[in-house]
Amino acid sequence: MTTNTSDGLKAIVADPAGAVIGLDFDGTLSPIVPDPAAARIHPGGAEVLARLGRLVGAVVIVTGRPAATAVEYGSLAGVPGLVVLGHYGLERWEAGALAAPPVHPGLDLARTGLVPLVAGLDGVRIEDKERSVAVHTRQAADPWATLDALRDPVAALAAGAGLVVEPGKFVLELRPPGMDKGVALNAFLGERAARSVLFAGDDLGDLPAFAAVRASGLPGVTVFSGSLEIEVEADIVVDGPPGVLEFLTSVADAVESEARNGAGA
Ligand SMILES: O=P(O)(O)OC[C@H]1O[C@H](O[C@H]2O[C@H](CO)[C@@H](O)[C@H](O)[C@H]2O)[C@H](O)[C@@H](O)[C@@H]1O
Repeated sequence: MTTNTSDGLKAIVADPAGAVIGLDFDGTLSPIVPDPAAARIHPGGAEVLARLGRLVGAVVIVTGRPAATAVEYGSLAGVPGLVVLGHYGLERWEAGALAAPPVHPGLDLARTGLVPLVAGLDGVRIEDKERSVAVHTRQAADPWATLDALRDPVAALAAGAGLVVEPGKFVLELRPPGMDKGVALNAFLGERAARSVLFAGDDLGDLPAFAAVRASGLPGVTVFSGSLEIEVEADIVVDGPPGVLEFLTSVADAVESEARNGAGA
């Protein structure tokens, strides 16, 4: 079941207590940068999320990062009511506490198996996230060709380790199966008895969350944080993290304006 964009936005503005605002981190709140460890939220982002956190039912970040990394890189610890679902939903951070399953037993094999696969590949970086491991080609001389050359061997390594491959912007992640951003978002909507939903994302890993918005039957909005690297279908397209934050600010403005007008009516 689908609803149209304006139904989604109207529902969020008219009944903000029933709204869930879901957000990806890298490429959506945080600009893409060459070094994954140097990523930080766009200036003013934490303040926009704090404002929204006071206005809507819930703000939830659903990210491929470890949840604690997103909280740190986003300076998000003070956002009221914030929930961060890390590792595509395997981990949950809330009010400073982290809940996470045991590390998948295939991770050791993936970690050691990646080393010979990338040996001699200039500019290729391994990012060890404890519960998953990612290989990045953004800093290679030919990032696309290097990514393509790694696809089959990384897929074979993941299969042998009982893991799945999550492709993204110049990255292949080896991570545990059975969870994705759609499963995570859908469960969160049920937990909060959401009456409307918005999700903003920028990459392939966000597509299941977009699908979950559409399948939820709720008034919903999908927002694509646009870049030159990938095209994704969504209800609204904005220009990267600055565009996402501008859009979220306009949602917060509309919610506050409606509350004022309603109170005065
Ligand atoms: O679900 P997300 O919050 O979008 O996280 C997805 C992956 O994002 C990071 O990689 C991406 O951003 C990097 C920093 O800007 C960039 O260098 C890289 O090319 C992108 O793929 C992160 O490093 C991964 O661990 C996340 O899973």
